[in-house]
Amino acid sequence: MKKRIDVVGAAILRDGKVLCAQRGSQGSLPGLWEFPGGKIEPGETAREALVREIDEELQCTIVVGNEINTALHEYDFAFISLTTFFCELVEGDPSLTEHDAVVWLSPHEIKSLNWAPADLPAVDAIYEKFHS
Ligand SMILES: Nc1nc2c([nH]c(=O)n2[C@H]2C[C@H](O)[C@@H](COP(=O)(O)OP(=O)(O)OP(=O)(O)O)O2)c(=O)[nH]1
Repeated sequence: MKKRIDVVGAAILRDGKVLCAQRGSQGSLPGLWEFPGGKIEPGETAREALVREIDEELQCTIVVGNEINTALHEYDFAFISLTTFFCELVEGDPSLTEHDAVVWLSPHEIKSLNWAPADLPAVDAIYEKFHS
């Protein structure tokens, strides 16, 4: 049976913009855009996992705010359950360690990127929340 992977993603807001990150050209979903984050490890809450992942990947500290949604998506390699949260930066500027690029986009621009399929419900929710 296909494995199920629980993943968390951070929609980091700063000055009205959302941080979007491009996956590297190696590994799964190459070159697609995502919310930085990763797999929840045993014994961690979703929020703890997100703080850890952002510290590791972007080398900055966040506070995790409201949950946006959880979306279940079937890829050819696994079922991904992706839970996204609004977050704010407390310290540091995002560094590129695993991603090929990061961009700050306003919510009305974010649909222009080529997102990982599991992210589309969260992208829509962010777009709708800030769309007037
Ligand atoms: N971090 C993150 N992962 C996402 C998002 N959307 C989405 O489909 N994923 C997928 C990609 C990965 O298969 C998995 C997250 O694992 P990970 O962040 O540890 O990524 P990884 O590249 O190290 O994983 P992998 O190559 O071992 O599959 O969830 C997202 O917005 N953020």
